[in-house]
This record gives sequence, structure tokens and C-alpha cells, in this order.
Amino acid sequence: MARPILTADQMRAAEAAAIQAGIAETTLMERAGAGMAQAIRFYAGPRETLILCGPGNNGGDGYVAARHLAKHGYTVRVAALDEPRTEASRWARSQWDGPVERFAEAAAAPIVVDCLFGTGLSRGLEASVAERLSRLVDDALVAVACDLPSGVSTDGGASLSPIASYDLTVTFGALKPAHRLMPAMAKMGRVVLANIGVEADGKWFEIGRLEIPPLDPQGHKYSRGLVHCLAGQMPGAIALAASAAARSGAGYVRVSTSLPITNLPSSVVQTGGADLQDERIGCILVGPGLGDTPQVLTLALTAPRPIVIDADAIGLVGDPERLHGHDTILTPHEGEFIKLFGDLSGSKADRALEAARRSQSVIVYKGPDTLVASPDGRLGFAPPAPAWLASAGTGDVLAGMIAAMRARGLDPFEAACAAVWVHGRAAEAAGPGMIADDLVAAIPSALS
Ligand SMILES: NC(=O)C1=CN([C@@H]2O[C@H](COP(=O)(O)OP(=O)(O)OC[C@H]3O[C@@H](n4cnc5c(N)ncnc54)[C@H](O)[C@@H]3O)[C@@H](O)[C@H]2O)[C@@H](O)CC1
Ligand SMILES: Nc1ncnc2c1ncn2[C@@H]1O[C@H](COP(=O)(O)OP(=O)(O)O)[C@@H](O)[C@H]1O
Ligand SMILES: [K+]
Repeated sequence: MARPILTADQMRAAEAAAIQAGIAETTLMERAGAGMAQAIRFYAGPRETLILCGPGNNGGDGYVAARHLAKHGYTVRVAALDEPRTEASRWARSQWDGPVERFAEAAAAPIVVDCLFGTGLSRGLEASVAERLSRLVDDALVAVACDLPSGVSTDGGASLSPIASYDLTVTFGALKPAHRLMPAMAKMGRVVLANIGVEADGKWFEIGRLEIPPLDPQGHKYSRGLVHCLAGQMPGAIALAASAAARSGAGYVRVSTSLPITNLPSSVVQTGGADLQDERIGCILVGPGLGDTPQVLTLALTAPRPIVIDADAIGLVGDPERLHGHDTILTPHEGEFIKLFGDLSGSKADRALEAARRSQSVIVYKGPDTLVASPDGRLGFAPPAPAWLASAGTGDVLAGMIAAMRARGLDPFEAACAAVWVHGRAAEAAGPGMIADDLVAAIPSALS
């Protein structure tokens, strides 16, 4: 199931709505701290625990977790950076009846819990605080972040001050963008979402397991989706994409190519001409291995069919407005993104949405933190995918998978999300030594 992702402001609004509806703020904090204590017991086991508390509600969660862990027999030490400054955190501090050390003097412990700052962080930590925190985190056997590692910008995922690597991050109510954006995402370890009874809803979410409609028992190859691929100067890339489309459940995949392509499955039809007016075409794919042949992109854009524009073809678009009125999915990596849209400002999420708006297309903004953005404001964040996806040809595979999902009848945004999800799971199944060809072979198992 897709899990909502809320910005810091949206989370504050969701919490305010819960409080308005009658849940006390201290109840939310009690649930957050108890949830964190439970996750620590589950993932870290019983060891001496040092809880580092800041002045805000993130620190408040820490005092609550300290009480719960002590109740379960943990040896707990609490160290405060500052006195609690919010009403709820003062309440949480008052419920903790153990001693409180000074952060600057706290000695290391096997479990360290960072409750210095969360969604309220507005600037980087002071250098001395960041350094000391990093040392305690590095020295711990298990390092836990409350909501977010202190120093991470909630909405953009940037490090506002240096961040160490954590083993576990426990967040509350909803994921935040930083949990799925680099560089923050790589520092968080396992991310656990604790339910605190706050309603989270919106247009941003983590892409979840795809729900593809069941096959029509009376279907035939054309009704299952026809993908038409346009080959270019490097046929290996389109061969990967076409194979991936065929493995992703398209009923029929064909490639128009001027030269025979040797390494295509026999089930993929090769044709000399390209009748792109064929109404049976569910999706055209252009770009993998295309080279510098803008006329092929122009040909594709004359056809009134859904189209996936990948790789070389992205750079040939020229002006994003050229895509208005077309049913387009664009799949840029960082370099291709900048080539087409320039150096947009804001977080990766902001840039993806701005690109979708400018091009009136679905944007699959690839990388270790892939995003799928729709012109209507929907934004899907990919769940973490294995780093071994970073190898030649895996993007071609993804483009073919998206074209197949689109040809199968999913709307452009849903098709892109479904393919991104399966792509990551296929990579997990294929394992660390995989090459793009192995990724194609792993698609069927990831689909089921
Ligand atoms: N509001 C609520 O109802 C709930 C909030 N929860 C927790 O509350 C956290 C947010 O709490 P707050 O809004 O109090 O904010 P934080 O505890 O993240 O930060 C506290 C305050 O520190 C100051 N500050 C920001 N950056 C600083 C820096 N670099 N150096 C020094 N001071 C700095 C700011 O004034 C900020 O408001 C969440 O991350 C979550 O852990 C949970 O308890 C669930 C319920
Ligand atoms: N470090 C990483 N971790 C996980 N996935 C990654 C990483 N780097 C790249 N990817 C994914 O691998 C694919 C690479 O695509 P692309 O850059 O177009 O490569 P190519 O052009 O060689 O096919 C994309 O789906 C991207 O999201
Ligand atoms: K924190």
C-alpha cells in the first residue's frame, strides 16, 4: 500500500487537526515516545541506552521513550542539550524521574538515541554539537534517530550540518520527504513508521506494491497492450527496453529498425517501417540508443499515441512546451533532466513537479531516490532500491517496463509508479552481480 509523505508544515497541520479533534498534544507525544521505545526494544534489544534530548518536541519524545525503556528494565541515561522549551516537552521532562546529564559531557553508550531536533530544525547544528553527536552515533553499537537524524532538512533531504550514519530511524504519523530523498535517505538505516493516531493524507506518497488489474480472460495479444519501440544508432539499448516491455506483460512488442537486431527475443517483432498511426499501439517508446536523430522523435510526436521519451530523445525535445497536448512520460536521469529543464531551484521534489508542470508530462526523475511527478501535483517517491541498479542499461529496462504498463492501460502516472516499483524489486531479486540483461530476466518474478 502507498504510504503518505508529508512535509514539515503538513505534518504540523495534521497534528494540529488531531489536537483540534480532541487528542491532547501530550497524548501524541506519549504515543510517539512509546512507539520509539517499542522499535528500539524490537530492533536493538536490551542494552544500556543514552537518550539525547533537544529543547523541542523531538526532545520531548526522547523523555517519553526513556521512561518506557526504563519501565522495561533498560539502563537508561538521558542527556539534554538545553532545557525543554515547549509545553509538551516540559510535561514529558516532568514525567522522567531519572537524572539528566549535560549533552556536552555525556559518555558513549551501546544504544544512542538522537532526539535533538526533528521537523522543527531550521538551520544546521552548531559545529561543536554536530561533532559531538556524530562521535556518539559512530561509537554506538546501534544508533537511533527520532523522526529524523538531527541536521537533516525535513522537506529537501539535504544535510544542514554533517550527519553520521544511523541504524534505525523511527518516524511518526507519516514519512517525510527526507526519508526518501538523498543524501538523507542513505543515513537513516531502517525506517520505521509508528502510528500516533494522526490522519495523514495528500498528493505525495511512497510508491507501494502495484495493483495491476487482473487479465481479461477473453483478452488477446493486442488488448493486452502493443508497445512500439523506435530503434536508433545503438540497437543494444532498444533491445533491452523491448525485452523488458515483453517481460512486463505487454501482449505484443515490436521494434522498427533499419538494421536487424540480433539479440532480441524471437517473440519481439522487428519491422522495417513504422506505421505509428496504428490505433492498436498502446505506447510508443523512443530514446534508448537513439543517438542524434531528432527526426525519429519528431516522427513519434506526430502519432496521437501515448509515448515514453527516454535517454537520447530527452535531449532532443528542446523546449518542454513542445510536449503540451501529448500523452507523454519522460524518464530523465540527473544529466538529462538538466539538459531539458535547466538548473531548476528547490528540492528534488520541487524540481520534479516543476518539470511536470512545464512539460505537462509525467516525469520519472531517476537516481538513487527516483521520483514520479504528475502535472496534477501527484508525487510518488520510490522505496529504496539496491545501489547495484547503477549499471549500464538499467534505465533502458525501466523505460521498456513503463511503456508496457502504459500499453496495458494504466494511466501515465500509475504506469510509471508501477514500473518503478517492479524495477526495484526485480533488482533485489537479481542480486548484486546483476547486469541489465539479468534485470530483464527477473521482471516476471517481481511482477507476481
Ligand atoms: N507537535 C506534535 O504534536 C508532535 C511532535 N512530535 C515531535 O516533535 C518534533 C518537532 O518538534 P518541534 O517543532 O518542537 O521542533 P524540534 O524539536 O525539531 O526543534 C526544536 C526547536 O529548536 C529550534 N532550532 C531549530 N534548529 C535549531 C538549531 N540548529 N540549533 C538550535 N535550535 C534550533 C527551533 O526553535 C525549533 O522549533 C517532531 O520531529 C517529532 O519528533 C511528536 O512528539 C509527535 C507529536
Ligand atoms: N545508486 C543507485 N541506487 C539505486 N538505483 C539507482 C542508483 N543509481 C541509479 N539507479 C537507477 O538505475 C537506473 C539507471 O538509469 P540510467 O541512468 O538511465 O542508466 P542507463 O542509461 O545506463 O540505462 C535508474 O532507474 C535509476 O533510478
Ligand atoms: K532527531
